[in-house]
Amino acid sequence: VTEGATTGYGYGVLDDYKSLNTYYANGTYYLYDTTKSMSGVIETRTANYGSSLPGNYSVDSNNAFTSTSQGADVDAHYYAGTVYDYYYNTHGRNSYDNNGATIRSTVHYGSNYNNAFWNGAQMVYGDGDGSTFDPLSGAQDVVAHEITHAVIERTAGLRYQDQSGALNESMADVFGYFVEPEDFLLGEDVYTPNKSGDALRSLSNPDAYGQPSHMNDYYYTSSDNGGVHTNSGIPNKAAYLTIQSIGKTKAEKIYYRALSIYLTPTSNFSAARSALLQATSDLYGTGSTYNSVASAWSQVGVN
Ligand SMILES: CC(C)[C@H](Cc1cn(Cc2ccc(C(=O)O)cc2)nn1)C(=O)N[C@@H](CCCCN)C(=O)O
Ligand SMILES: [Ca+2]
Ligand SMILES: [Zn+2]
Repeated sequence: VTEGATTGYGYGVLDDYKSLNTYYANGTYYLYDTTKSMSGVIETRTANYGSSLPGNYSVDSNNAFTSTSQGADVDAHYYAGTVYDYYYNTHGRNSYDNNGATIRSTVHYGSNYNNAFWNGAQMVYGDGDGSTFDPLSGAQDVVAHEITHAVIERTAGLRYQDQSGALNESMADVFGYFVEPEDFLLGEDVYTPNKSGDALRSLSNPDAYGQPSHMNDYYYTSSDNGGVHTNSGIPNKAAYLTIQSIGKTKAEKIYYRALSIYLTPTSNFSAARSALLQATSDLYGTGSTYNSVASAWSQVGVN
């Protein structure tokens, strides 16, 4: 009876077939991916509708994770793998700590819980109530958003308050786009399953979802850590304008360099503009690309 890495399969939240990197031991298959050679592992667990973390490993008796309730587990595991691959293949980063840290996710957290979050040590996904959200790991851009919070903690450490907090949120949304560049929406695959065409947030049109896209409309509030999920619309719009003018390939290199080298815990929007311009200068000089980045931030009222 051998134990070791195996390849299983399952159906995700949207009933889509996915091949899975699993692990076999003592008659049980685990959502435990040891194939990321440079990394520790990617492991997926279930809270079994409770709130104690990290919960038990997601397991299956025959390596076929095909039951409806396993969809959230399948997608959390698969998408964590794709996000690991994005950061390693595109930016040479080996997991969120750049040192092969285990990427741990727990699904089926709480009852009908309409949210997902990084708790400082792992990702946590609710199942949604089936009306506002489907199980939240079903969206690749959501998984990328949460893992990027972990990357931010290990790089710029943007303080989760006011402008640095809105930048934290924006970076998580922007890398959600870089990982899943099919649209400029966030969470569309799991938000309001009975309604198509909507999303949680939009990088191209923050205002469509109640977010400002210009400094003139900055939302001063004490809630949500100073409106971090609202004011992120301003840097999100700047990112959209940047991507539209210089393309994704250059933009993601500029954003990763700014995040990993120049941004600090107390960086505000103006400091972000400077960090991105410095990164642009490092990589592409001070020609048209540089002017495009400067213009994007001017258009959202940040100089
Ligand atoms: C990533 C994204 C899918 C997720 C979306 C989200 C979910 N919620 C709660 C929520 C719940 C219900 C509705 C509704 O329309 O009825 C809208 C929002 N607010 N934001 C989100 O943005 N979560 C926060 C969780 C932050 C927790 C505090 N640090 C984050 O990761 O930044
Ligand atoms: Ca999306
Ligand atoms: Zn967030």
